[in-house]
Amino acid sequence: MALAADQEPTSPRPVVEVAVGVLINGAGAVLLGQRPDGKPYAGYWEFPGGKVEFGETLFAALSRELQEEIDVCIDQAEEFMVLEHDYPHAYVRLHICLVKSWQGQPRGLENQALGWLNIKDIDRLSIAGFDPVLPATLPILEKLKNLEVF
Ligand SMILES: Nc1nc2c([nH]c(=O)n2[C@@H]2O[C@H](COP(=O)(O)OP(=O)(O)OP(=O)(O)O)[C@@H](O)[C@H]2O)c(=O)[nH]1
Ligand SMILES: [Mg+2]
Repeated sequence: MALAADQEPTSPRPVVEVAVGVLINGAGAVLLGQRPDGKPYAGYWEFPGGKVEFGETLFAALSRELQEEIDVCIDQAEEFMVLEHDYPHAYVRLHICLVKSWQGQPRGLENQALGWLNIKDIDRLSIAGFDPVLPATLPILEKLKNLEVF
């Protein structure tokens, strides 16, 4: 039996693969950036990173995005977690990597503010000046609370 138009199964939304980098410094702080004007969720804090391009490895995408956004060249990256989130503008799959070694001093190449958040202050985001944070970035911060950095 044919389905009525309003019962048709909806086609799955395309998944946008995203490479996200959590830079951790020697003081146990992680680098956040504020999304620039013109992007969805402008003004929200996030970890640097962006969409994986066709044919690119995760590491290549992460290296490129961090070079483009914060002007650093990463030496290594280790997988930390993968999570998916359904935004109104896109269904995203975030591949989050920890980065403990890089060359250069991070600076916002897209006119975005950058800031270091000590892992000890993750429960005080507002006081620390990192409010609001992207919805799908919150579970990353939650998991970072349990990280043994040193
Ligand atoms: N970079 C980054 N993206 C995140 C995080 N959390 C999160 O939900 N996203 C989502 O991942 C998606 C892609 O990230 P993006 O907007 O940085 O992509 P991009 O740098 O390639 O931007 P562009 O398309 O303007 O070139 C966005 O829908 C964004 O909302 C995060 O912590 N970091
Ligand atoms: Mg980006």
